Amino acid sequence: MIEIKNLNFSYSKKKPIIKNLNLELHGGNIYGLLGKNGAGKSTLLKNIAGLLFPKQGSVKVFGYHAHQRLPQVLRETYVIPEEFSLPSFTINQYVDIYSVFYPRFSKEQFYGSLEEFKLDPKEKLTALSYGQKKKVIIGFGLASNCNLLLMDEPTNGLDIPSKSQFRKIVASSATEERCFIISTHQVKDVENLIDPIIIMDRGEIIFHQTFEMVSKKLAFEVHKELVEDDQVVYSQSVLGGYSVVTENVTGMEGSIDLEILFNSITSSKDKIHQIFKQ
Ligand SMILES: Nc1ncnc2c1ncn2[C@@H]1O[C@H](COP(=O)(O)OP(=O)(O)OP(=O)(O)O)[C@@H](O)[C@H]1O
Repeated sequence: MIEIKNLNFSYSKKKPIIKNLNLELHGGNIYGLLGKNGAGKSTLLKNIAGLLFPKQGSVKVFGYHAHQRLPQVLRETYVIPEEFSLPSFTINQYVDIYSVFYPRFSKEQFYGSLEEFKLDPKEKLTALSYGQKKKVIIGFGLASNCNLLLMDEPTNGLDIPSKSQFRKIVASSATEERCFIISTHQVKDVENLIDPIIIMDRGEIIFHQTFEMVSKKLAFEVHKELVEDDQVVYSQSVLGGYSVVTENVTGMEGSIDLEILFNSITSSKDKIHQIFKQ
């Protein structure tokens, strides 16, 4: 669905932001895109959406160059941006006006999400809080039934109950055809939702694996004492001891702590690569 080849992007000549990035993404997946502040996640999403153009290399979506912004691509692509402004319409008016751009838009699905999020469709968009507006956009994006849904920090601004409602409606909207990309720092919000996981660091993809592969290759344990062992890839102190990541030599697949995985990859990239190479 998405084919990125040797993508180079910079906002100014002096500072390259995305460096020679190659990536293939397919339908039937909810990709989690993680990375530190400034890693280039939003820039990558904008290149995929055709909102920014590659300086070198190519970004193809559904077989077409994203920067061409062809109607057949745009009607299958929905972006939930981190920052947005909405017109002074009621939710009902908004959906009537904008849903026509998406051939498989389901009003039933949209109003179902509104109900889940406890929003009144007669409300004016400009009278909603940031989190409420975000819920409208999330509901709209899912109901668009676009095959490509790009979400930049979708859970920012959502209250605690809404985060589990978000997971529920995203999971129930996923199909074998649809490709969702969720860029986020809120790993707890997307736990048990995203798979595979992609980690960006300074404009490069440094990790791209399924959860199945991660649990085959790595073991996550909590120890009371600090473990000094060659097997230890990464450890960090946590409440009650140390969270430790080791190479999984037993073949038993255990649970994954996404936050610890992220920290271990960003701080011990070479060790992790070595393990995944074998
Ligand atoms: N419009 C812009 N003009 C110039 N530089 C920009 C612009 N937008 C982003 N950048 C720079 O590009 C780099 C990547 O930014 P980007 O927003 O893609 O990162 P990110 O991984 O999404 O970060 P965050 O997690 O903080 O949202 C940063 O160094 C940022 O300063």
